[in-house]
Amino acid sequence: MKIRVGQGYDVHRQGKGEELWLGGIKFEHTHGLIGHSDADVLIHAICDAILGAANMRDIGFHFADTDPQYKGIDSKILLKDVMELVRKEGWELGNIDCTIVAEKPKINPHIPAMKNCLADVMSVDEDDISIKATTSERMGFVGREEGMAVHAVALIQKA
Ligand SMILES: Nc1ccn([C@@H]2O[C@H](COP(=O)(O)O)[C@@H](O)[C@H]2O)c(=O)n1
Ligand SMILES: C[C@@]1(CO)OP(=O)(O)OP(=O)(O)OC[C@H]1O
Repeated sequence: MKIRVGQGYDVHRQGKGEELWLGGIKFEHTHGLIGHSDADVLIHAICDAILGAANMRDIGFHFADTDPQYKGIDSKILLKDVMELVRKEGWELGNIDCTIVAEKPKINPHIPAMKNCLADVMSVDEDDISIKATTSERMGFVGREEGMAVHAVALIQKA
């Protein structure tokens, strides 16, 4: 049995009136995230952690942020594609653990819905997906609500 660990990190800028998508779920919040895609920063960090674990580059390598076909794309589609890419190489997910760094809104009430959505998209057990949140204690770009960041780690395995 081969086991690999990967790490992912992503940041997106916040903007007034933008949609806020996190973990495949749409949040009601005054300031959403800006990106070439739907800017789901949680899904992007998860994609990078899984691709990194498989030593298969990163999300921007597979889905260029200059390619018009990804303009406004639902990041759940990208995550599904990433799972397909690594499964083709014989990898299966062990577990993922993520930390959302956001000053607002409160993430905790939405964690069960995000886990349920991601488990469905990735075809894995909800129990293998952990999502946590922290503020930046009002410091730095997150603290000023200029952006949100996500750290993720993924463990994958193959026979
Ligand atoms: N956007 C957020 C940030 C934090 N939480 C939860 O609150 C706890 C306390 O936050 P600190 O930044 O003071 O550590 C944190 O442990 C999370 O449970 C949240 O739900 N949404
Ligand atoms: C998701 C992609 C898709 O073009 O674009 P963005 O939404 O800009 O996100 P980012 O994490 O900056 O780059 C990765 C790209 O693959």
